[in-house]
Amino acid sequence: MKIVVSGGGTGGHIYPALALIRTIKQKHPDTEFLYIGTEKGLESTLVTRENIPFKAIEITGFKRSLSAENFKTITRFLKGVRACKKILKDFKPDAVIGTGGYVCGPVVYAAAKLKIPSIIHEQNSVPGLTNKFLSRYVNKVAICFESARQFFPEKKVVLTGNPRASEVLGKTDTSVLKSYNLSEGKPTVLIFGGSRGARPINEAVIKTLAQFAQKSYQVLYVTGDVHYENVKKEASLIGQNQNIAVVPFIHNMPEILRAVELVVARAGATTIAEITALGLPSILIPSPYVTNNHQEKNAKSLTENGAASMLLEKDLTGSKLLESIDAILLDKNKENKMKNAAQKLGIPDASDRLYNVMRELSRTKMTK
Ligand SMILES: CC(=O)N[C@H]1[C@@H](OP(=O)(O)OP(=O)(O)OC[C@H]2O[C@@H](n3ccc(=O)[nH]c3=O)[C@H](O)[C@@H]2O)O[C@H](CO)[C@@H](O)[C@@H]1O
Repeated sequence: MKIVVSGGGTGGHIYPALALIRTIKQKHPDTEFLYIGTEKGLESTLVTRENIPFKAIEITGFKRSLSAENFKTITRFLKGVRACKKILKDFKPDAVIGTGGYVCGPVVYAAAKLKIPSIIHEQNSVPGLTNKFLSRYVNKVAICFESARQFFPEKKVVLTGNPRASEVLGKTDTSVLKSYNLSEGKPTVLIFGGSRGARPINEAVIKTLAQFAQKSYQVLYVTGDVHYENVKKEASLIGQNQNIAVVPFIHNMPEILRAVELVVARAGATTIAEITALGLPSILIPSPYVTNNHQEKNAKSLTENGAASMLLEKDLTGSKLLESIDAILLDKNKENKMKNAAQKLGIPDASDRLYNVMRELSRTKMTK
């Protein structure tokens, strides 16, 4: 079997693609993969470090408002479609799957035009422009939230969940915390701002560092690659703190998530799929800078069920953050309730569900 995968820009689109690739590899070790992304997106590093063949195309996203830039984007899109058609004709995949980000546009569109079975995977409760556009051409639309169904052609939609939910499951081993000089036996809160880090979260955490030193829990704090040097500088002014580890990025997130008690994060859809699969309590700080404020909607799907608490960025301060963490980690009863509520929302067999959609489709003759 030959599969083309495309998903780009940020970890939230790339990690589900990598998780699906791993599932297919386990079931069919002889499957050949080709990942199509851009050189600029995180995928160029995350995919190549997994030794998956990678081809880059040049493409930019559409702006929602009419602008001269959009005309250039259309030209680039058409050029991208031509480049993708050539790649697809050479590779001859049995199916093509796009997991989001604008790079999927020309890849999946070209596949549909060549009558290659195609799927898009939408992680969010509210889809982005690229997936809405592509849903007209693909065979199947895999979604993760029931509320996303309304945005797509009804008969194409399948609720699969996010394959990253299946990938994070496994045996808990708290000794992974030792590699960050944290103790094995202490409750741990993991703080990160999505796959690229978030300045407002960093600012709030920096203000809280001194207080974390006194706590009965410890903190694993991920700044995001681009923010690391700045945060390190500011943190060093505050001094050494045994109770907190500061790192730029975590590559073994599934192991880390299994070893912590609480997550403070943006409300990216893939992060949400991971924490619900594991039944992890969380404090979600949705990014207000995303299309249709979709992270707040993602977060609400948890808060409305008692699985998470939400802190809006406009209300975020160091003391609010500390208060919210204490309210959960210093109250076992509340922590357990949130755990159970989170677990109920998870879709742990998402990888198999998405794999089945792909398998059935690649056997089907195209009828369009
Ligand atoms: C600003 C923006 O547009 N964000 C979008 C992007 O977010 P973003 O890329 O931040 O996505 P998510 O929060 O959904 O996922 C982040 C992924 O990166 C992993 N991770 C994170 C930090 C780290 O150090 N190591 C690591 O492995 C997480 O475990 C997770 O698998 O895609 C999501 C999924 O479509 C959307 O819901 C978000 O709104």
